[in-house]
Amino acid sequence: MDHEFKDGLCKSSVIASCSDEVNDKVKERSRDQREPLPGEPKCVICSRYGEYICGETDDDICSLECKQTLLCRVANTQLAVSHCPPKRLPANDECFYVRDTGGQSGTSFLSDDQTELLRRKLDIHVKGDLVPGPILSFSSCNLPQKLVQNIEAAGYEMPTPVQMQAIPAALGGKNLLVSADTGSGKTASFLVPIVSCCSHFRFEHFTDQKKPLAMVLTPTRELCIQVEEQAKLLGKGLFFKTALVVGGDAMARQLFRIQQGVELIVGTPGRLIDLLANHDIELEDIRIFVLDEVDCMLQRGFRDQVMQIFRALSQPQVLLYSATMSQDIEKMVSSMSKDVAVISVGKPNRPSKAVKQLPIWVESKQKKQKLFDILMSKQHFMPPVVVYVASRLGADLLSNAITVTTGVKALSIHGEKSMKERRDIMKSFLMGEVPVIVATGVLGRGLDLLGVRQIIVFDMPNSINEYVHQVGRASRLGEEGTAIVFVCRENNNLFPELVEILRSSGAAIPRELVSSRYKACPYSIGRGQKKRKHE
Ligand SMILES: Nc1ncnc2c1ncn2[C@@H]1O[C@H](COP(=O)(O)OP(=O)(O)OP(=O)(O)O)[C@@H](O)[C@H]1O
Repeated sequence: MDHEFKDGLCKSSVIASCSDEVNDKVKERSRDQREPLPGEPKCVICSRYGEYICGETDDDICSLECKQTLLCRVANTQLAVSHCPPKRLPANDECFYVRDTGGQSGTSFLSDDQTELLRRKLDIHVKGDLVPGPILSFSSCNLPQKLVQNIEAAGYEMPTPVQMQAIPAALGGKNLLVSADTGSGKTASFLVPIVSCCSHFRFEHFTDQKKPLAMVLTPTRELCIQVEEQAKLLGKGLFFKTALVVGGDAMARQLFRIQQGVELIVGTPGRLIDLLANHDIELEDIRIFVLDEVDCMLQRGFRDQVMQIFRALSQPQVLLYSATMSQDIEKMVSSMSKDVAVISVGKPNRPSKAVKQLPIWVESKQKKQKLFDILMSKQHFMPPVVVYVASRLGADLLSNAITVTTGVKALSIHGEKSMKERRDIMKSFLMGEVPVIVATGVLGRGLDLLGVRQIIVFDMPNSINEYVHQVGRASRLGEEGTAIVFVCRENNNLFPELVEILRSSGAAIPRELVSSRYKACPYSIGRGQKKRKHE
């Protein structure tokens, strides 16, 4: 007979040898457990040595932590499937999801066929087991009442398709890899579950010592600021505080804020590593870990830092997001978690259909003049406009040249400017005081540039995925926008992918792009395509 422990765990019979101490302290954390030897049981949650059997489910489990995760998942599945009223779950398992049966919220329980139909209609694709069906309203998944009010106050009447599918899946404890168009509402689809989970947890486990419960990493300071602002709006009036951890702001202040007790940390990997290396920050309670722009975050440059941070955490739920996915991303993600459900809305790696792409063939030397012509044309200039260039120096020079030559006020924004300068410039741009911003890739991803409906790609970026993100800045939630794109022979290594994208969007294709004269040799890197270091 297996030995009973007081925590509802039994020593696994496979390994309960006579020499085992019955009173061994049960392992608290998954990270305290060793890897299994061949033939030994594996934990159903984290695949470490399954030293114990969960009393409630009979599954092999490595620690109390994974037992709680297991019970949370089982409870979520049962609740979602049987639509029972919410039950008290074991301590620590507050991140649960209950799909309501209609009535109050006006939504109805969907059969499998209805779920399939709805997913097909909304172009939602799901890979993975036990992913709950889409929700039709924010009020149908047992969110705190105050959070539902905050969502309404933000003007979100209906969830967008990615929110319909990703919110219930994340609330159900699933690890997710999510892709959906630029501007389709991905940010709220991870923030709503975070706010809900954190505030439930704090409500149930009131303590003075508040260690962070969730972490969101993004590649740029601007994006972190935006995500944190949105998180604050959604968490207003709840047990929910945030800390922003980005370069350029005083570290002492960021540290102080975390020490005061926060639920969510939003940061860039570099600054977070600095903070962790020099200060004692307790991350063991982090239960949700989000990588926004995951394809960028797992590329060389960020990957080691991201993985270093991830390893400091204790088996959190992972939520990974982007509008673009690279081929090896699923493989890389599997090194973070074995059990990841994949959700995609529409086709990944395609620019938002709402943005009209206007590619123009312009030789390098004529690009400046062409830009000035556009900015001086009443017909073609639709401020506010973001112009994307390849380098910091290029951004400074071009913004000066625009102001001097056209009389249109332009400022540059890039990674070399201080945080304060970047904030001030963004503010005057968004307030309408500056109609043109010349930016490097720091403004290319994730930013919600309210009011921007025109972007000009002056220098094609290094990869087609970055192009998709830049073009995406011209539209939010399907509103129409325009992307004027300068292409020249130096970009010829991108021509095949660009032509495919333009063709699938129904855009006109300059004949030079398909001419054999400008065909790229497979390994050539055009002059304008040198690896950029200085964004
Ligand atoms: N349900 C909703 N109803 C109305 N507006 C929404 C809803 N969800 C999000 N929004 C708004 O839509 C805009 C785009 O959302 P968001 O920035 O999250 O897009 P995204 O998918 O993350 O884009 P990107 O890939 O460019 O980062 C934001 O202004 C956001 O406030």
